[in-house]
Amino acid sequence: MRLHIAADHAGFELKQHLIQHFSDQGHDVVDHGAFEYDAQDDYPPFCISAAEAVLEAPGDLGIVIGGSGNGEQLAANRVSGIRAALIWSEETARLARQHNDAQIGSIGARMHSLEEATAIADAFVGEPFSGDARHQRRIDLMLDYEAKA
Ligand SMILES: O=C(CO)[C@H](O)[C@H](O)COP(=O)(O)O
Repeated sequence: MRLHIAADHAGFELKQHLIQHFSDQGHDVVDHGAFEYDAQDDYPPFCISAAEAVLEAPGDLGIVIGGSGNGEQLAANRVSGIRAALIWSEETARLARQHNDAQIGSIGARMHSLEEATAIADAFVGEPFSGDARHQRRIDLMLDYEAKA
């Protein structure tokens, strides 16, 4: 699978770890920055770049990372058609895929150990959308709204 990953300074260490982790698993990992640690950098451009790339390639997934994951989720969700979910446990990561068909998971690197965050990312990437009609219906309602906007 192709994975798009982005982080600001707060998520930089986790991003570098996950790039290696997912590459070792055979995934094609695309790094959308930050490309070096800069304590003053800003997360929106990195997250929007990852979200645009995911939108262009249905089937790809993305992971955006910051300190809390909140702003990173918000930034990715600015891209129309993207469903980015804050994933803060293995269960919420699985549900984001099963129920919401979220193409992007957002992780707060300051909220978890490296091991916990890796398990959350693994749970997200490894889970398919259930395809259940009730979940698709709810997603379609959001897509309808976006199409009208
Ligand atoms: O989580 C984030 C946004 O939701 C950012 O990573 C966080 O706000 C960065 O904080 P600081 O500039 O104080 O290191």
